[in-house]
Amino acid sequence: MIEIDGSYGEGGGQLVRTAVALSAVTGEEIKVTNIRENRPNPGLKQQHLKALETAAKICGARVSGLSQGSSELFFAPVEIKGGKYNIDIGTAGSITLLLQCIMPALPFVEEKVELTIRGGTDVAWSPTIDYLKHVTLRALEQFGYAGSVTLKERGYYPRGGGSVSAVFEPCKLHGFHFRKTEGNKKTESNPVGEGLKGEKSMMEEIIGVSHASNLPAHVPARQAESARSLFLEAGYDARIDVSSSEFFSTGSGITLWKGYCGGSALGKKGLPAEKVGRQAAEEVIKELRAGAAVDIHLADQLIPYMALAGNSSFTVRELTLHAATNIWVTEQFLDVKFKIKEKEGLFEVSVG
Ligand SMILES: Nc1ncnc2c1ncn2[C@@H]1O[C@H](COP(=O)(O)OP(=O)(O)OP(=O)(O)O)[C@@H](O)[C@H]1O
Repeated sequence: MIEIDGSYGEGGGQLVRTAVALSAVTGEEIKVTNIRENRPNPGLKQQHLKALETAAKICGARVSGLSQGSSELFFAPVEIKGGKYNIDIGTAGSITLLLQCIMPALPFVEEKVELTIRGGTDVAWSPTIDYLKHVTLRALEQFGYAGSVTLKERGYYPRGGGSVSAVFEPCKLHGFHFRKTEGNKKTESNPVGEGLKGEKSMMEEIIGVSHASNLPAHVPARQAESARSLFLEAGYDARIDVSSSEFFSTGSGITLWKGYCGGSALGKKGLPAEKVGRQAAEEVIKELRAGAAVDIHLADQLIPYMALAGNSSFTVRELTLHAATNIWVTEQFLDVKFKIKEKEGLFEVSVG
């Protein structure tokens, strides 16, 4: 049995999710102690419980400690089973974080896994559904990972009620080295902002989605417009879709991405739509200017997959505590050692 100190490093929900996912992959029983000890509201919360319950269901695992506020979890997987699963997280618990808890195990299932999940699609402190689809899953494809998500309805805080279907196929992972992609930044020698090879490629455009539900149509339009004008000022072209809907919950948000660098922001009562758009655009510009291959969030998310795939690396502008913690947890399960090198103002993270 592997014992994991849940208060290590960042000591958040992600540490528990990665430990459970890698327990499912390796078949090792785990005990996680001191869960979220340093958080203001320690122990397991509703959204963590739903993710862990789902992992337990897919692995036919024996579990104990699955209750609100629990600081200790025991998880003993039996076998990862494919098939169809219907999950209702309730309220606006993050759908993407639930998936984070099971996705590393899904390449190793014998049959495909199909999930229908209800919950939050665009909620704070988690990847938005568009980020998962267009940044995380596109990056994982490079390892040979086979997964797709389809958004049916957005779910915003606090009512949630969003709906997503996700399909994961068994697959064999292989290593990949993420390197900086040159962009469509307009420069003197490249006045139309073309890609390096002189072609405008989808990969190199800043793309985005600005959305709202039960709010006036000018809200997502203004979010998109302010992001677009900030990009223009910074010398980048952007194509941002605008959508206005009437879903179960009310809210707005925007997700922008280019290659493996993304940024997002959510609307809030009293927060002008222009600020929302600018906030997301600023995040992307910061990442692009740093010249790293992946953004700081994708960096922590890639860690378990890199260890499973082997022979992989990326560069990132900052190594967050989330990333360092994920490296530590991953090394507890797999016979790998990550290397971190500082190079030209960036961090290069690699695994053999
Ligand atoms: N804006 C964002 N874009 C993309 N990914 C994000 C964003 N914000 C957070 N994430 C990702 O969401 C995950 C959050 O992990 P974290 O441990 O904080 O989760 P948590 O369950 O909310 O835990 P806790 O409640 O203990 O903080 C990380 O993988 C992080 O990279």
